[in-house]
Amino acid sequence: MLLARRYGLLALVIVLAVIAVAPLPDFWITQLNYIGLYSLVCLGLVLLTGIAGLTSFGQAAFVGIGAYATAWVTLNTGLSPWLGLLAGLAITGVSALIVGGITLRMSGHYLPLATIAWGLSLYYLMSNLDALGKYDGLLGVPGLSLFGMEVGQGRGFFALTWFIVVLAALAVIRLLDSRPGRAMRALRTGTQMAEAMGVNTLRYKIVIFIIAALLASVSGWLYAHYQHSVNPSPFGLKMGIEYLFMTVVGGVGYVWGAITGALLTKLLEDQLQVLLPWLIGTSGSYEIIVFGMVLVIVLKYLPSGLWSLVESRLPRPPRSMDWADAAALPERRKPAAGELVLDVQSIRKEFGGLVAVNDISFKLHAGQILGLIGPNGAGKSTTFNLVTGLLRLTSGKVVFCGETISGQRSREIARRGISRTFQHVRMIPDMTVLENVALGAHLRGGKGVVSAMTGLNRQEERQLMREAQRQLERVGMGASLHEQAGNLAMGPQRLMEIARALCSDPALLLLDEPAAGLRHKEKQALADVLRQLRSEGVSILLVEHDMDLVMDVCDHLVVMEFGTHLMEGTPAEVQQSPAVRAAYLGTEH
Ligand SMILES: Nc1ncnc2c1ncn2[C@@H]1O[C@H](COP(=O)(O)OP(=O)(O)OP(=O)(O)O)[C@@H](O)[C@H]1O
Repeated sequence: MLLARRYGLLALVIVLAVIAVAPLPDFWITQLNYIGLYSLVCLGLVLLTGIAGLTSFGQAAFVGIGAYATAWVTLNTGLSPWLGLLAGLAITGVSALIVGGITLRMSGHYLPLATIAWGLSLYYLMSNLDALGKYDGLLGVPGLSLFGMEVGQGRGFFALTWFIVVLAALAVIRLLDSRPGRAMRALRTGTQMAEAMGVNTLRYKIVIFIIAALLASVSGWLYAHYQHSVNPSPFGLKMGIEYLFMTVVGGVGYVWGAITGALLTKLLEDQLQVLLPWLIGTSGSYEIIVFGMVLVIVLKYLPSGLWSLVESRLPRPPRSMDWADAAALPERRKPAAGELVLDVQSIRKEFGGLVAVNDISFKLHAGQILGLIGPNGAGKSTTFNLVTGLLRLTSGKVVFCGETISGQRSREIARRGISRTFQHVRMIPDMTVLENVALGAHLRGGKGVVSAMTGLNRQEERQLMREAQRQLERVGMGASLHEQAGNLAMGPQRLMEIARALCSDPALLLLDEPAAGLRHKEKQALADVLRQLRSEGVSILLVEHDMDLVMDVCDHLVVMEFGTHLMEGTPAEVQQSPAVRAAYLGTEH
């Protein structure tokens, strides 16, 4: 089974090479050519929908841009189709940048609606422009040739198309297993965690959108030269929905799901077009009805698509650990023990009429564990989120290492050296523990999408992995590097989050209820880790309900009640305070 995963791609290439020379009827070569064209669009949808969680019904419009651009260029200027490809990619890239820049800020159902709107607009634009031949389109588009060889038809086109599909699939696989890829995979879980790790989530959404559009555009370029003509009908909303259908049925979260979906949909469509009229006794587009039912059944019983069946049966080989001799990542200068790290000055947060945080002030010094405690609803998490930039202050000021950080975005605050964990663990469940933790080092790397796709990021990847391993060992999780994060128990999940936060080399670590949901033994392990981190000079702000843990590890406590500062002092002082006891017991004081 391991062999199947390792050599699966090689097997696919061999199968494709055999098909290219085998005496297969032309009908099948034509079918496979279309499957290749669809696969390219679906591959983009895997990135867009499966990885980033952005649903698009508008991909067919980008196929249209690629097709019309090359048709217009080759017919009107007589230039080579390869220049037509460049023109198509340029126009697609610019339009995706504009459309994506506007629509990707939307969330929920607004984004899919926006993709329908732009799909329709581009379709009607193609259908109404005189220069593009209106509904008749453009005829007489030349075939493709490469180094003097005709590759515009049959097996030549098959070889070219599938060469591009395999290359694109490889590039996407490499991308997903890289610094930018991890950032992209974090998008599906929402933007808060990724932003807290320093990821510019909007930028990555736009980049993914452009990549998906470019893949669709290449498909359109191939299509125009294969068909020798273009007209608007294959680029409308119906086809946009079909591309999404293929990808979801194949497995929208998997690169090979794109090809599986395109293959099965095309084959099923052909078979049904023959079978259904024979069964029903009358002709019509009945296959659409069957497709609808298939989609509902797949969504109900196999929501991750058909490829997930294969995926669950193939064990993932552990990543080969080739980073032992990689150079250590540079570290930031940390404040010396006792230096003022965090100065919270009269911060206030109002939610409508409710004052959740009422002019709270406190200071945290380097090498200290400061506990922020108080009964439920006291305003601890809100204070935490004000410091990390997740919430905007109503008034007040937060100064970190001498610089005012209030008003900044959470990724800018992360860049300055504050890292955090979340009250409810935020992780990418289908990535390994090591990969999840490597996301924490996002800001310590710089390689982007092109380096990742072309494999020019090896050196940096080795450094990031080495750092992730080091931080996992630091919190006692060195034995779980290759485990899937989603399979971890709550205790290790929380330690993994701490390792991810440490991976950013923070000057201040903020932990939001790290003991919530932990068993006794796991709490002890957590306390050991926190004490060890303090002994290494790490400064920590801890929001926690578990009084045993708080009293055990904190140097200083700030107690809140109803958004106000009730008292502060050492754990012993706080324990003896009647006011604190009354606040927890809910009596007057
Ligand atoms: N986004 C929000 N909109 C409106 N009210 C909010 C919001 N977030 C928090 N609150 C309110 O602010 C108050 C403080 O909440 P917060 O979550 O900060 O308390 P907490 O001390 O962290 O409580 P817990 O220990 O239960 O997590 C509560 O009354 C809560 O209902």
